[in-house]
Amino acid sequence: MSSSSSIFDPRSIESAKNTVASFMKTAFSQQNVSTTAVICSAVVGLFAYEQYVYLKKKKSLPGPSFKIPIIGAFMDSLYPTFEGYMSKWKSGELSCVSVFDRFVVIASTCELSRKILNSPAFVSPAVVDSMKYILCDDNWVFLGGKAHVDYRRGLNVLFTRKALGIYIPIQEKVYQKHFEEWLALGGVSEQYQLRFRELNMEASLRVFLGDYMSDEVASTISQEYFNITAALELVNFPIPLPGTKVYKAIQSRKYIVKHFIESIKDSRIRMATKGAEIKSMMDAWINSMYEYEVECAEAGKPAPRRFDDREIALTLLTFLFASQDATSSALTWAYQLLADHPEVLEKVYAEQVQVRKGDLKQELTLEQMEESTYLRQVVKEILRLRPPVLMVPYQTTREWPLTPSYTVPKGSMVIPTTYPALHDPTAYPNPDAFDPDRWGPNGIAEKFPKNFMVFGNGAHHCLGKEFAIMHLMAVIAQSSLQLEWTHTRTEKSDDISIFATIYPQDGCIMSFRPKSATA
Ligand code: HEM
Repeated sequence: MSSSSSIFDPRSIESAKNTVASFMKTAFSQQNVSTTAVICSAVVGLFAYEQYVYLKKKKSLPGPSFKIPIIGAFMDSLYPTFEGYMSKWKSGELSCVSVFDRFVVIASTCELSRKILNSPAFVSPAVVDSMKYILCDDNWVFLGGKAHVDYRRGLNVLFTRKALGIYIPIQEKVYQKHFEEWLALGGVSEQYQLRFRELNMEASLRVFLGDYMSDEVASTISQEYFNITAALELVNFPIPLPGTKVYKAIQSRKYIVKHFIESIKDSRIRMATKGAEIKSMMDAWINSMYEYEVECAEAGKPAPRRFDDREIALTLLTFLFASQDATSSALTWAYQLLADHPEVLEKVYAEQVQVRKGDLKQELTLEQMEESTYLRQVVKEILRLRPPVLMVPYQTTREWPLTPSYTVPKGSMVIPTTYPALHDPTAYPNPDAFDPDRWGPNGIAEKFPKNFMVFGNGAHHCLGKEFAIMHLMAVIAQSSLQLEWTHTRTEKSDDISIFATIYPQDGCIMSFRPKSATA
């Protein structure tokens, strides 16, 4: 993609217009005009008109000076590279590209990215057609304005401190199971990226839905979910024909939602018993609905809205959708960075021994995590250095003068980026270094909260932020106490590959052993 800002030339628009006019004139001026000539002229005319529209929207923004007819930069979006993204961000505070009929404006600075995330009067989260097919178009995430705010408020109860405390033992059980599986491999070195993903998926499923589904179904869901991740491109083939990624993702969603609904029905039966133990996010949600209904009945208020099985299933699907890839990516980088920085891992371990007052057999608790200030710094630094979500697509609902020199056309995709703000040397000196101390009392990172856009900003900022941080802290804490791991560094270890989110290109080659008794 070109990064020059001098590409724009108003004469290009004029010449495109002239091309259309001249072709039409030529085609129709001949007496025995053949059908082929008319069709060819019409096609060329349409292509020229497409270029005209593109250049008119592009104006002086850096971006390709020519749009590949019809598909635009579709192939680039099919096989994105981190280097490609970087060159786009470096090309200017705003740059553009066009994919099919979507005109895309990319913001690379912290200021403009925050402006986009905080301007609901001009933008809403981009609803790519494929996402509507996959998540169902009546899903709450597609709500806007007050309806979105109200629905979201109802979900806050699932992420309170009390709720996080309920999830911790569920998580611990899943971690333990996976640690044992890794140790059973007897210290063999292999790619662990997918194993980290499996741990994460099972932790999510068990926290969100409890133990109602069998291990076999949970494992099939984990496999099926690959189809959904694969379809998470910014721009996808527009029609979900059989064989396309979106079609496969829809089939997987159907399987997942069917099993979610079965678990929800079981949870409703169990939670109808007064005093039933809450063992998952879904239990907590159903229980809070029951409690609220009783409260309203007792107060003589009208009965509150009841969320049906499908609504709950689709909401939990969005949690999986929003969390699975981002958290798996963060977990992979966490293991890699800690293996590559043993001095940091040593400090994490020492802190865990301290918060458990030397009793390493203690069960994991939320209080321990809250006391682990250094571990929290480590997690923030992992997320800063390797932000799982690089870009958050929004779309303009009307024409928007985003900067004094550029007005984004209505209906464009407009994309804030997180990476440049998270690697800004003013906020994070030596930004490519892994340095958790920058978040401590001797560092300056906490003085720049606006730069920490890992979880977005504004009305749609990440609902699961605290849960995600707590989960990452808990996995690292338990690993530091029970495991020793070695990272086989390759020339690709620090290179980033993109599969919805970011991963080390070599798949993270590791081996695990039990923590030695002398540690
Ligand atoms: C490291 C892990 C995670 C990262 C980096 C992350 C990042 C993000 C980002 C960048 C957004 C878009 C924010 C915006 O538009 O301003 C978002 C939205 C969201 N996230 Fe997360 N997320 C993570 C984990 C989770 C988890 C674990 C959950 C749920 C359990 C979750 C639930 C959501 C939801 C529901 C939204 C949409 C909120 C809305 O539209 O109102 N995320 N996340």
